[in-house]
Amino acid sequence: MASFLPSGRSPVQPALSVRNLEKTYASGFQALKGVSLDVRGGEILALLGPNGAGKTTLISIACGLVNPSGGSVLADGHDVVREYRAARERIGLVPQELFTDAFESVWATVTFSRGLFGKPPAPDYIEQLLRELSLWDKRDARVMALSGGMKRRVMIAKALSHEPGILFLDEPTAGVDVELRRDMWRMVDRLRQRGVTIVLTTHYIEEAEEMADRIAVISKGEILLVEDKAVLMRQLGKREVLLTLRTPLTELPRMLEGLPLTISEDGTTLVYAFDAAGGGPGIAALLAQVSASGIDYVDVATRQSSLEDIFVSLVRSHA
Ligand SMILES: Nc1ncnc2c1ncn2[C@@H]1O[C@H](COP(=O)(O)OP(=O)(O)OP(=O)(O)O)[C@@H](O)[C@H]1O
Repeated sequence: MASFLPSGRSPVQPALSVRNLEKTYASGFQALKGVSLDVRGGEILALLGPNGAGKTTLISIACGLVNPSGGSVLADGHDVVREYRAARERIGLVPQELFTDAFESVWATVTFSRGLFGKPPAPDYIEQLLRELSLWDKRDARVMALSGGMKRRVMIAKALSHEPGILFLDEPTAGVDVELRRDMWRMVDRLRQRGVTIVLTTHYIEEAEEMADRIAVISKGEILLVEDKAVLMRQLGKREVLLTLRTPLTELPRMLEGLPLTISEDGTTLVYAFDAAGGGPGIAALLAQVSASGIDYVDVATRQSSLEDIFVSLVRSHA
């Protein structure tokens, strides 16, 4: 399949450039409070945030579905308000909610979607798309007769029908089964290889951990952080050493007080938490002190905090 990389984009120009974006709904609620964010060409950015953080509002503005109250969004350099058509044809959207032309066949729906963007027919491309999404066998079925998971695949096919260079996936795997989730991940990987820029919102943090190049965290209409996933996990990740005790403990021996040690609730494990960047007494010194205090342990394991732990503590500190 052809590369989707837009020919006109200079390598330094972000695929998506969000500047001081503000949205106050008619109710007076301020959903976005000056959001600025660049999404690099070809990257997968996961936009994480609790319910009501403003993720869908941001995506809806980028797709021209909601008007901003201030600021701008450029898609491949085109302003999504002033140059709506040019911007929109570069963007594919898989929305949170399923809505499709229920009476049409899968083939007709996806082909029609492409036509809406003024693109010439490309039956070979549509066929490949449907095959990749395991929809080929269903091409003649009416959309209304499909299962929820299949309908979601149709939404994805529609979003990709006009070969956009930027794809928004708004909680694409909410409520879908494991098989579809895996298919989705494979699809995203293929799109990445073709140079498609992807902005993904998800409540499944493991999904962001698995797929994203960078993570942006949004809360209450403000971006709290945008960082490479690897850097984020290195900087904010916590590591723990877990000692399984021969005899359960109820409290720490005096000589271990003041060390970053905790006893698990059932008393069977001693947990030493330290940050991945270093600090603390060091594992060898700690183990020596534990032994010197007379504590005997039968097993040692380590655990690294996940993106989920990092995310939860970030959002909590912004509450
Ligand atoms: N049309 C609207 N009128 C008034 N308030 C709205 C409107 N649409 C959204 N909001 C409010 O704006 C805030 C942000 O909503 P948004 O859907 O962007 O959040 P989200 O991060 O996508 O949340 P979720 O994870 O639940 O989908 C919420 O408090 C929501 O209630």
